[in-house]
Amino acid sequence: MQKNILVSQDLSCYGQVSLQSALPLLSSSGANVSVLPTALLSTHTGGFKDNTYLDLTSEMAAIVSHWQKLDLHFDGAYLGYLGLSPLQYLYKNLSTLLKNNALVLIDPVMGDNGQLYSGFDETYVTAMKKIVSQAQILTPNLTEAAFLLDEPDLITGGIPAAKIALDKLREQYQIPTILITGIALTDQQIAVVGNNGKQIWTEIRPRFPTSHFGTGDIFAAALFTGLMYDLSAKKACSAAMDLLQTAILQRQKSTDIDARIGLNYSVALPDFLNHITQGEKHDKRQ
Ligand SMILES: Nc1ncnc2c1ncn2[C@@H]1O[C@H](COP(=O)(O)OP(=O)(O)O)[C@@H](O)[C@H]1O
Ligand SMILES: Cc1ncc(COP(=O)(O)O)c(C=O)c1O
Repeated sequence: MQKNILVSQDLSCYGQVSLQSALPLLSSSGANVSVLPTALLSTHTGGFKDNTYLDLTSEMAAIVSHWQKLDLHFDGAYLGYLGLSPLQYLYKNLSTLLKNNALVLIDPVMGDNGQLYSGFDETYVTAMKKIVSQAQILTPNLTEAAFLLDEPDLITGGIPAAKIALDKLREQYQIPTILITGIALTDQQIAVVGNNGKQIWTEIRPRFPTSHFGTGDIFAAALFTGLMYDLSAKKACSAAMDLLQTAILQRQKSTDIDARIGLNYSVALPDFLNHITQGEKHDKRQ
């Protein structure tokens, strides 16, 4: 049956991150996707300077109030970049939009490389700490994990630090499944470390020597798509990492593109959709 899913994050009009990259990916999987935009920006906040920013919290409340009259409820929700007052709004109201047993994925987008993104501060981290307990799946990078735990030393600790962070996050926030993304290893590899119940697993891929805006958004959207097809978190993670490998490889071939633009994953989409639908058949046979 077609899944009814909700995506709540910003719309950055230029630069291909957040809703711009999540929406085509999720819709191409065949789900019925609804969006609750948190903010409207001229560009993402990472390098264009002087971006506009329109907070949409009051419009979110109006949209949700209409949806409540329509008695709309979702099978799954994916929350990405939010902003402070949309985050506070969702903290209070997200549960009213969900069916029983709905799958909630929260990507606690707030920083990278040891720093919070422009516009975020300690107040934002505190608010994020409150909402993450509503997730069944959390996808921080190591910086975000360290901020959620108030443990800055974890940021540079690689896989051992990620494993410690996984255990602590699970215990502190009672989140069943956590995937820590983008862990750079010394030998030109990149890893995601995740857990299934108490077992910890690692997925490793070659690491390209470039970094790109919105990789976390694509990863979370692809992971969520795989989960909506009933893949295990590890298999959905593997499919998401493969999608990013192909998209980054494609970008390496096009040297004339502004580096601030997020990735175009269209070339990787057919394989990704094949992978997750075949994986679904396989998982269901097991
Ligand atoms: N340079 C890279 N080479 C290969 N894969 C990458 C690279 N950068 C990101 N990825 C892939 O994208 C995923 C998400 O990237 P990450 O940097 O953790 O996101 P963000 O910091 O934007 O939340 C990584 O786990 C990895 O699979
Ligand atoms: C407004 C906005 N949304 C989304 C993102 C994407 O974050 P990530 O690279 O963690 O996926 C950014 C990053 O700069 C951003 O500024």
